[in-house]
Amino acid sequence: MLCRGELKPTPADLRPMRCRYVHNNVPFRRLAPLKLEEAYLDPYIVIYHDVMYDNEIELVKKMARPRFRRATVQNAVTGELETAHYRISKSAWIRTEEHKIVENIVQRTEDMTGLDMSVAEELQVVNYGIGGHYEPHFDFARKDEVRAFQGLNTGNRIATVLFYMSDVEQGGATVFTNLRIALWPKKGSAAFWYNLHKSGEGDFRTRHAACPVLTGSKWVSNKWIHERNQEFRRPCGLEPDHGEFAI
Ligand SMILES: O=C(O)CCC(=O)C(=O)O
Ligand SMILES: [Fe+2]
Repeated sequence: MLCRGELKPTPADLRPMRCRYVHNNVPFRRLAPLKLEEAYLDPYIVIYHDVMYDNEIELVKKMARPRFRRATVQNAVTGELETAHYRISKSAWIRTEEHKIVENIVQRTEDMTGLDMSVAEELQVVNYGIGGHYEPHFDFARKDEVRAFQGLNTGNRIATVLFYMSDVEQGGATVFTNLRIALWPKKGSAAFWYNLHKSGEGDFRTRHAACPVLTGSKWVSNKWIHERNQEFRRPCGLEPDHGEFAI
């Protein structure tokens, strides 16, 4: 139902949502503000519009194409990366230093989130063909996944920025299954949410999925930001937070 677009938010759901220009206290963004649209308030999920430009998208796609491999997931028990029937797509990683344009995208992601990008993972580019999808999951590691992100030593994935690098003719929404909302891909926009509460606990309300692509092809890229270095940007709290936003 969510994937089909049949569960529309009611006027009462939409009533408190706002769109606004934001600068997030970044001096440059006072001149070039970002377009923010609220998609959900608690947990806070926003869409930024027009934050990846067509020339950037073309370049990122060009860099990703020759590197594409069948996307993998991390086995919760062994920590090994493996293919799974519940994630059908191709993915590739692009390092920030590889191109000035990628550096610009990462700087913009910092402006959008107010978070330190030195502990973010590289840009993960993903392409879903017809039938491509990703079943409901969390982006953060659960307590029992002891080996997750071990090599990185930067803590858990505090936040996700998901860039939409194409429109999708039919299907392909990102759906939050507990919140019962669907985000429809729009080329150049990006979704941003925190995966963890301020206490560092995983926010289980952020469970989400990529619906199957029915017609066309879907391109996204993920920027996953980690916990380390964020203590002044998003201070910790003892309690799980509710609907507060750091920026
Ligand atoms: O492609 C999407 O809409 C969501 C992708 C996703 O959740 C992921 O790659 O972790
Ligand atoms: Fe995800």
